[in-house]
Amino acid sequence: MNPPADHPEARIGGIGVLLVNLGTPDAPTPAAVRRYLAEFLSDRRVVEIPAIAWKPILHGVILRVRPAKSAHAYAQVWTEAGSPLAAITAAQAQALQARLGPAARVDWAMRYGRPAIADRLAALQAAGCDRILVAPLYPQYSAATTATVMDAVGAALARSRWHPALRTLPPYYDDPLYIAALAADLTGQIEALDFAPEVLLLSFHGMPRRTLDLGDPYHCQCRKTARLLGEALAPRFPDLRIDTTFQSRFGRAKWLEPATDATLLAEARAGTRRLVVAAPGFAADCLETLEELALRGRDEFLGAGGTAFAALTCLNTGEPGMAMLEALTRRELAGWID
Ligand SMILES: C=CC1=C(C)c2cc3[nH]c(cc4nc(cc5[nH]c(cc1n2)c(C)c5CCC(=O)O)C(CCC(=O)O)=C4C)c(C)c3C=C
Ligand SMILES: [Fe+2]
Ligand SMILES: [Fe+2]
Repeated sequence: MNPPADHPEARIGGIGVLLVNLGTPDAPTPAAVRRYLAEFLSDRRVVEIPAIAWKPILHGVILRVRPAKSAHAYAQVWTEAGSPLAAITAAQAQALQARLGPAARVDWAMRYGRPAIADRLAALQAAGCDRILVAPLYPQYSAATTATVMDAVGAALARSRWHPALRTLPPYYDDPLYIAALAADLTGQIEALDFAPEVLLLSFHGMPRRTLDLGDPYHCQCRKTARLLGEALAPRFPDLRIDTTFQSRFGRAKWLEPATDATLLAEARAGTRRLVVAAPGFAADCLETLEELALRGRDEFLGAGGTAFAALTCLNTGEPGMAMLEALTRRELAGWID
């Protein structure tokens, strides 16, 4: 992404910012989804089962069955600009570039699929960036997400002679800037609804329960985000009951609980009629929010007796989220830019 063209005298390059999110297929087709899942699910940090046991399952079962099912899900949310996750991440990079101006060059990459981290790091260096802030857009740290970004950066550096100086954006799960951005964004969305929800579910992406037992901080960071966000929303919505759930269960192992889908059914069956769900752990809307929550979640809740449902959007490129990202970024760039 080029700095604004109206600063011809400014030193462009120099400082780079690389926004990174998880990754997504190139197309909503079984072949493209298979390529993406093969890369993603071969990562030893994502599936922590010994390779000798996992490879036959991955290649013999999962990559034969899941691509068609997932491609159907992707097709339901695909946009003219491509996969929502890629399109929104690109738009976030463009918006951050406009906010930072010529002080830094902003680019974006996907951990799995394209644009690849190694390619965009090389592009930033080719553009003259010798100091780069790598910003994994995960508010809550997990080995399966945040750490894998730095694995990819490390792998790229291992092949390179001339390294840039690097900084990384820390997890921001309890940062007042993040909590305030979420509170402002969700308040605006809830106030704009044509119904008054009884329940707000804060749905985070799940992880195998075992990762918590092994010391991954992800679960605790999700819980803290939810507590702080609940405290921030309570004065404005004193009658709203706020609950935390975990979505997107994958595989046979026990995952973090309570599960979002089971909770949607349980709420409706227990008499809750009006419910909204938000996904504060996702920086951008993606398959997991647009298909799993907004489409399937709606069907689950309304099918079990609910009468009003809304899936709220992620921070995406809205003002609260971009102001937060600019502030978080500027803080990490201190001493590099003024
Ligand atoms: C926000 C943090 C995320 C964590 C933690 C996470 C862990 C995790 N995910 C899987 C398996 C899958 N995740 C998939 C999609 C997906 N996951 C995240 C984020 C986190 N995952 C995002 C943003 C997305 C959406 C990608 C998109 O293209 O929009 C998928 C692929 C979709 C599907 O086939 O259902 C899988 C598979 C595991 C196993 C895991 C923890 C170990
Ligand atoms: Fe995931
Ligand atoms: Fe999912």
